[in-house]
Amino acid sequence: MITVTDLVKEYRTKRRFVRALDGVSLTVPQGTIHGIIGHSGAGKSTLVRCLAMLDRPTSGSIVIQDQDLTKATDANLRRARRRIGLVFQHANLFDSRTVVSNVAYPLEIAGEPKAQRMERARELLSLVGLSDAAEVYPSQLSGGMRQRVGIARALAVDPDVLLFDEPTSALDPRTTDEILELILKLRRPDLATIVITHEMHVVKKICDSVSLLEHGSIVESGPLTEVVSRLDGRLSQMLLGIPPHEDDVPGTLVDVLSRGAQANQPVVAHTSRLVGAELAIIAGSVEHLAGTTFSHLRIAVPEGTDARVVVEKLKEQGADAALTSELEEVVVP
Ligand SMILES: Nc1ncnc2c1ncn2[C@@H]1O[C@H](COP(=O)(O)OP(=O)(O)OP(=O)(O)O)[C@@H](O)[C@H]1O
Repeated sequence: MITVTDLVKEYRTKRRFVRALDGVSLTVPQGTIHGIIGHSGAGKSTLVRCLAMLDRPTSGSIVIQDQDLTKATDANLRRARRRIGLVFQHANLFDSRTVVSNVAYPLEIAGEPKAQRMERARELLSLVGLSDAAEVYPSQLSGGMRQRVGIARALAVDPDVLLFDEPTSALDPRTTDEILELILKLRRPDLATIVITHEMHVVKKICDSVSLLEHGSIVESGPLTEVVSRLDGRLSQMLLGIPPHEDDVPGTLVDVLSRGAQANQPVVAHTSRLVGAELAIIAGSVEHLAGTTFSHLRIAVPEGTDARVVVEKLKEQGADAALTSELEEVVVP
């Protein structure tokens, strides 16, 4: 388990003062994958650097099992860092070393004898599906393969936490899917995984829980299925948002969110019959997330029919509903 409490990071230069992290608190249990979404400038890179102890936070704590990494002295900082395996956006491999020697590098730094570290590196390469590439040089690999090497290297020191910094944003969609499958495959009961990303499909595909980082603070957080279920939630709008549609739709717009078996029921058609008016579906998105189907629809209630009654009828059937005009509009990063 990694527990981050009230993490603050301030940068002071001669000309300006920036509070890049403004009290970030977060808990990720072992065996789970937590996504952190943020716009550009939200503080993602700063959070990665502080979690990986590449940068000292100004205040706050980062506790893994029982050890507070922020209390590590400079002398035992290297040992503290070994509890977190970091995977960079671009794998950051040594081009002059073979693949296996790149993976073994953290063990070399840790003073592991050569035979042991090479054996461990080969095991990890097999785990990430790269047994055949052990003796080649990184320049001969595709972006996806380089990223696999980066993941194997992050696992070399047997970390308690695996931290991914935008792991797929430099990859094409197919390779992205392969890397996400690999992250899922690596899920272990003794490993907590954090994925920092601006890509919603990454969160949808692999995360158990998710946080939204904004101006250095976490403004919304929770299990994926829970945050998606909040019709007025920002994460719900980001992960299950309504695609763009025409502005001048006649009538009053209503948003409807249903989940599970109910997402497959004709609640809108049924409500049409109940209120005696034709309700048009303007736009919508349906997603299968963490084993549950979620449907978010936007419907138009014709003039002469009370949209608030429509909202009530939808709620009576177990869906969540609200007048679109009363929902806060969210800009998706
Ligand atoms: N070394 C530094 N010195 C001064 N200010 C910094 C430093 N690093 C980051 N900042 C500032 O902290 C804020 C957060 O930056 P950060 O790079 O963490 O955001 P980000 O979410 O990673 O953005 P992006 O996705 O664009 O990289 C920004 O205002 C940035 O200018």
